[in-house]
Amino acid sequence: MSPAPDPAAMEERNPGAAIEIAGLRKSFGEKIVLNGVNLGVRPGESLVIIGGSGTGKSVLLKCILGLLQPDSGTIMIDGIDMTEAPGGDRADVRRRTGMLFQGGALFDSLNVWRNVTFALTQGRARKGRSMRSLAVELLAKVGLDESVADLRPAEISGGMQKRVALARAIASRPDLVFFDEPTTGLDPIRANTINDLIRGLVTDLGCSAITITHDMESARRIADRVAMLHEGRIIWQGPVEMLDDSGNARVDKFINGRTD
Ligand SMILES: Nc1ncnc2c1ncn2[C@@H]1O[C@H](COP(=O)(O)OP(=O)(O)OP(=O)(O)O)[C@@H](O)[C@H]1O
Repeated sequence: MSPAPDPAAMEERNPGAAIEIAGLRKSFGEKIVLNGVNLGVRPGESLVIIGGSGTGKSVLLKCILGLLQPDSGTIMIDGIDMTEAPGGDRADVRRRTGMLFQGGALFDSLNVWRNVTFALTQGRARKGRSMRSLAVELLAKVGLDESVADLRPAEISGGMQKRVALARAIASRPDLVFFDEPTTGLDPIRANTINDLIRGLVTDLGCSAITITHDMESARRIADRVAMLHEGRIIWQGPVEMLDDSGNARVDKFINGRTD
């Protein structure tokens, strides 16, 4: 069950972005990776995309983020087709998105608080004091104390680095957040802390979220809805409560960890 939303945070909830992907195709040479993906995310919904290694989850995410150009199909975010929109419109949508990359990807040379506010300052050292207080507020949201603010990423643990990356992903109060394998490299206890934090933040902020993972525990804790990508298509999607009752043999096999 989702954690109850924090009433104070509810007042500041975002409307959340709506995403509609239709007929998305992407090949590399002869290799067809996405073969007509249809997928939607409602405002404020948390969608988790599962699928085996190499099935194209990252390629799909990169297409949505505009880092890869699909061969055909449409990706509508709040009514703007990201595959065709002018650069300015796409940049506007991107400004409203947050991203947690696999591995965290913090800047080693910047201390924790500058990492958290990096996107807001574009790396420039302006409004130092107010930015630091904002960073401290964001660190508190992910359960980190002010004492880590002036440390370098190398001086804190892997789990703490993930939390810092999470604070950075929500710094611009995004309408839409992407999480790429958020629990990779964490032990089960730390992984569950991150999963619960993600679920709580998405609920409190009211943003829409897309997470890709092959960690089923993570999927179950984060998702409102789950979609499974297999051989270039979404072969099943439904509410997370239906996952064990999907009626789809491939989904059953995947969630039970069978490779036969
Ligand atoms: N830039 C590229 N050029 C050529 N092939 C690519 C490129 N990017 C991805 N691929 C291929 O697309 C396929 C899907 O890769 P992708 O990284 O999306 O898989 P994935 O589902 O995210 O896997 P994993 O769970 O292991 O991260 C792979 O066969 C990969 O080799």
